[in-house]
Amino acid sequence: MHHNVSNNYGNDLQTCSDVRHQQNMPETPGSFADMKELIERKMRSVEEFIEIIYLGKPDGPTCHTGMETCYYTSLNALLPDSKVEQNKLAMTTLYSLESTITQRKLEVAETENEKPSWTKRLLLDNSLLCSKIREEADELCRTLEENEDKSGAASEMADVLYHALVLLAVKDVKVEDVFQVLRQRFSKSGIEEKSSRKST
Ligand SMILES: N=c1c2ncn([C@@H]3O[C@H](COP(=O)(O)OP(=O)(O)OP(=O)(O)O)[C@@H](O)[C@H]3O)c2ncn1[C@@H]1O[C@H](COP(=O)(O)O)[C@@H](O)[C@H]1O
Repeated sequence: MHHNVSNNYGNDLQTCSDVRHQQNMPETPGSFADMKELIERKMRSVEEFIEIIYLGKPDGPTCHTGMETCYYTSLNALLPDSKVEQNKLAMTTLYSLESTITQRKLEVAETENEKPSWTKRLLLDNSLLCSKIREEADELCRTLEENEDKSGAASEMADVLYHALVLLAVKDVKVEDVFQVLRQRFSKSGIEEKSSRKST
């Protein structure tokens, strides 16, 4: 029997259970099966194998190596160098912008030497912030509808990202929290996810 464990990292890498299967090792208690909460246990037939997918909150290490997760190999290790550099740059850019916005949030309380700042204006005015996010999203759509060039789309997306990051700062949500949600969705198609919502 083939087991597959999907954890909240959602990466599509070989799991401990795959290894156990290939090496004819038995499943042991205390491996992935120990979970605080089993969110979902799904079985499906994949060619001649039965695949069991567990979605849960692990209670301790889930990997037979003692690591928190089987997915301790960074995805970057499997990617060509150029792709790794691209990933790092994207992360650095977003985290750096998040850090500037957080700094502005701290500065909002300071009244001395107040420098003009668009971010501060947004942080202090939810209705301005929301109207800018809607406006920027609309402008992004128009780059498609009106067949604008790539640079226009990139520039409008930058506006959407920046304004959305300010909203996250107001809500005290970290960009990492958003990435985590995205990672959890790696293993599921959007169509599948939507139909599972209807059945609940
Ligand atoms: N990334 C941005 C960023 N993107 C857009 N904006 C501002 O958002 C405002 C609205 O942008 P728009 O281009 O939509 O302006 P608009 O008046 O609607 O013009 P149109 O689109 O209608 O032509 C402008 O004042 C822009 O300068 C930004 N303001 C700040 N940042 C980042 O935040 C940092 C801190 O900025 P301050 O808070 O101003 O110090 C900056 O160093 C940047 O890194």
